[in-house]
Amino acid sequence: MSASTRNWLVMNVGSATLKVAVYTVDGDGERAGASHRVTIPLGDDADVDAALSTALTRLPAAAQQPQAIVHRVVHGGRRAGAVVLTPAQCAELTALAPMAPLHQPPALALVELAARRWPRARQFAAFDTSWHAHLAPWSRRLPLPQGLHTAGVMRYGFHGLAYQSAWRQLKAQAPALAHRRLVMAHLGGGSSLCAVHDGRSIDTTMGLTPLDGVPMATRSGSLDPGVIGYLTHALRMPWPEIEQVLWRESGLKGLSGLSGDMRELQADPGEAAALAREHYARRVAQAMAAMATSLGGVDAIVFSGGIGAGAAAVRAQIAAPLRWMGIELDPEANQRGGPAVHADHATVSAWVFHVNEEDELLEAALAEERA
Ligand SMILES: Nc1ncnc2c1ncn2[C@@H]1O[C@H](COP(=O)(O)OP(=O)(O)O)[C@@H](O)[C@H]1O
Ligand SMILES: CC(=O)OP(=O)(O)O
Ligand SMILES: [Mg+2]
Repeated sequence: MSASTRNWLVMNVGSATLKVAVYTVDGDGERAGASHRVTIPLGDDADVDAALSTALTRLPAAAQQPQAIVHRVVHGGRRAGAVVLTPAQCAELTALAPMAPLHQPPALALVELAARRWPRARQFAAFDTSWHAHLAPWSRRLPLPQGLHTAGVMRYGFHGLAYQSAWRQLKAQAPALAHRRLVMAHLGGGSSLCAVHDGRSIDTTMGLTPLDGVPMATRSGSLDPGVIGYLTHALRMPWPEIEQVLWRESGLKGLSGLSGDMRELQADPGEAAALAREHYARRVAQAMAAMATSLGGVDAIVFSGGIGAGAAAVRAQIAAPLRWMGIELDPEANQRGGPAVHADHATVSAWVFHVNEEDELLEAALAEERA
């Protein structure tokens, strides 16, 4: 290892998992050698301290001595790219935590943990929100009074690092197609869809927070806003209890009464699991049609995330009611997991990619370092 070679540690805390990766970067700021990545499932308590310790035991020794670290911080407000984590930046990102209560606190806890473990390492953050910098103005605006928009109550959108990774992989497979009209569906612990034209997000299902849009593992997704008032005033539920219900006890978990893990719902032969699977697939299918409408048509759809890339049966269930849109999967290709999964005669192609958000985090931080 030359004097200027550095170990970079990348941390990606999602709602269901902590992913940690280690890279070697040479003196020119280019990746050198292989990278290593581990995924640690997070329990309900999201104990990132324990998860990080476990991750470090499973990574090469280089991970114990990083010279630089980049964190996935889900909410970056309107920040366009990665930032160096100064105390002032950390304070600003902490102020955004109420807009991402499952993600921002554990990510910022990891920043503090890392600062204590590796006080000499430079720390960066990159954001899920940056990908959505070019949302159409009508999508950016929530249908609320202008004063609230001015106060920052607007659509930000999330899963940007995942969309960037899937888009990069589509571009490698089908360069011209990647610039056309795409509906991307990132379906994991959190799930969202994105309307993309010429590699730019113009609309997406998540909003001010990653609670909006389709139902998720434990999050409700979009809901009649009147439900909140009813829970508050008629059922006298205090806000922390409502927040707990909306973020942690709804979605697949609430629908099934069993689990928020799609793998468990797929293995369960009962009616409650079947209802949860159907509700989820229908809402995702509806959102695909909505995103296609935002684009005025669609040339390809893209699945990613733990469910989107891992569950052929869920992809089939989502695609089934969308034949009228020209979407049809090839059952064998879909079972194999792609990357191309459309039937020969489908007019809209369909793709499956395993995203690597860690590569995107590193790229964003290296770009910031060069700037
Ligand atoms: N093969 C699979 N089939 C169905 N669901 C899966 C599969 N693999 C992972 N999942 C689901 O995806 C979720 C994890 O998705 P992922 O995108 O990796 O995590 P995160 O949302 O934390 O980033 C888990 O909640 C799990 O239920
Ligand atoms: C933003 C979000 O919901 O992320 P994840 O799916 O990784 O929890
Ligand atoms: Mg994720």
